[in-house]
Amino acid sequence: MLRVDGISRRFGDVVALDDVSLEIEQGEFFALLGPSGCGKTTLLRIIAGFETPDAGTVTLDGADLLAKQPNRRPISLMFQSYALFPHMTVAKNVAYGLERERLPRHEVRQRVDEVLETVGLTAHAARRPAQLSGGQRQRVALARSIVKRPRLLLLDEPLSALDKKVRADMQLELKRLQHEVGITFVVVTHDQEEAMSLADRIAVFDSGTVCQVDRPVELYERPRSPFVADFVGANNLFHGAAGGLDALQTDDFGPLRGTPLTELAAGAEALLAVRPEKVELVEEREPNRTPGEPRADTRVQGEADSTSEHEREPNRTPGEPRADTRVQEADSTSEHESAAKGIKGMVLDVSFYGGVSHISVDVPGHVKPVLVAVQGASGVDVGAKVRVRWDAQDAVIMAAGQ
Ligand SMILES: Nc1ncnc2c1ncn2[C@@H]1O[C@H](COP(=O)(O)OP(=O)(O)OP(=O)(O)O)[C@@H](O)[C@H]1O
Repeated sequence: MLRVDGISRRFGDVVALDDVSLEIEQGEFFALLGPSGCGKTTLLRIIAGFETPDAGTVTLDGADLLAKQPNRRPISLMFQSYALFPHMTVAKNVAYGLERERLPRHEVRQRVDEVLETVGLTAHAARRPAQLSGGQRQRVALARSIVKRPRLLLLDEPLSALDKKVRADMQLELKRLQHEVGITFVVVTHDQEEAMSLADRIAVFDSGTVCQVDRPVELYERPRSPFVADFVGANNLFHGAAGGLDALQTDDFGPLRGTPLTELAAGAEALLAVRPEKVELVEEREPNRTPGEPRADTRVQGEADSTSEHEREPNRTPGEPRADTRVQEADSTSEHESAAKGIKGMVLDVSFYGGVSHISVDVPGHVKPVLVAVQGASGVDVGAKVRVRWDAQDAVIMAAGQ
């Protein structure tokens, strides 16, 4: 097991890592995910031995790694710009590290043959890097990293130089390879889709700290902080106050349904996050209105009931219980209904991506349009009056400002 414990590193005023602790299991495919500058490369370099931390320890199966020189660590590091020797053949490039260790010739040849087969490059062994595609060069770099049989392979943005299609192929390839060789892989990436498709577990970094460590599905479905909810995949975020009916109380839309991740004090500042694919889009039918005629209800907003509730009690903060229980009973039913009916809005844009369509819905009172994802093509038109709604179990409510 790789254990990172209390690692901190500053560069002048910049705190690149602030008391970071992680445990990575033997044979695990682990991703360090975060926006540019959050400290993930610095951590990778500390593990590899190219950077020294100000505080903390790093151990591999209980043995201290920090005391060892980089070349004495059972670790390979594959950089973003995997420099291959241009004048050497693929086989020579892969053999280079083993030859430097002065391994017997026959062993070098056997191991190179094995590893070239693993990465599917046996037929290209005699070519030079310039005669290979980007994806193939990537495989050579991988072969070079694993031929030395490290216990740990560190990969810094390994696929970022590849185009989208090759990248998708290589993601599959990397996963298969990791499974086959059984080496612990730690990959650094800022691409959340890549991290989710590759890794068994992901650590999400923000400004030098680890926000959440989880398996991809948990990270996606149960983000524990607003940062993770926003960074990992698209999310619709609503601000308000915790309280009542497993809902977020909002000024603009009344109660919005969701599932609190932790117990939140009524009235506490909170955030609701709902994924685009969990949002249902319902077209509003206006059978009695001829086109161009003004609507009876011009208040294109949240529910009428919840708005009137705010009008009635202007001094009540959202989530605070009402004085009149009779009103409360009546209102809680209407809150139930209004939350179930959803929010009114207007379709701003419909984008078709092949397998899915993304529909942006302008919701008065909400700064960002609500994003809805549907399978295949969508029949809804730009300008259509719609409602957006979701089930309580499909939205999470978390404390704001974490
Ligand atoms: N040698 C250095 N000297 C000064 N500042 C540094 C040094 N290395 C890193 N930093 C700073 O530390 C912070 C973390 O950098 P790091 O490279 O670890 O981030 P990152 O998450 O890997 O970003 P990216 O995805 O852009 O590579 C950044 O603010 C960076 O500018």
